[in-house]
Amino acid sequence: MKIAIGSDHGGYNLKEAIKKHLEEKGIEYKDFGTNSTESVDYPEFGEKVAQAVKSGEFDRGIVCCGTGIGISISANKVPGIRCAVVSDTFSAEMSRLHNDANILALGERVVGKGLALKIVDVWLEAEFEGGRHERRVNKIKEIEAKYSK
Ligand SMILES: O=C[C@H](O)[C@H](O)[C@H](O)COP(=O)(O)O
Repeated sequence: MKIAIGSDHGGYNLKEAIKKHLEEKGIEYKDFGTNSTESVDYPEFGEKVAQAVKSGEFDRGIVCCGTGIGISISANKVPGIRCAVVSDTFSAEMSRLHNDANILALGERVVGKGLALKIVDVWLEAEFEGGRHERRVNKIKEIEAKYSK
């Protein structure tokens, strides 16, 4: 599995911790920045990771900002992206099982490092269940197509 990862300054330290965690697990990733805690604008990095996932070069994405909210909103503007902001392991699993989320957003100012890494593990392992959930995800895609004209 190849992961695209990115953050703003508010999520930089969590991004670095997640990178180390992925390395320890032998999971391939590419870091789309930012590269320090110097103040930047999260939409730039949300879009970069979303584009990388949409292109098909990466299987999934992980984005971090202060709350996870701004960068997830940004990523979700890219057609085909289903980015879920998650602060607990149950939601992390369900975002995959039911929503087929292809990007995970985390808030460094919201969750501690230990919980964040557990969320990453759960999210990476869970697979979309399909079935009735596929019908609903297809309806999300229809909404997207309707407003992309
Ligand atoms: O949703 C937005 C994120 O939480 C940002 O990381 C946050 O707004 C950045 O705030 P500041 O510029 O005060 O560090």
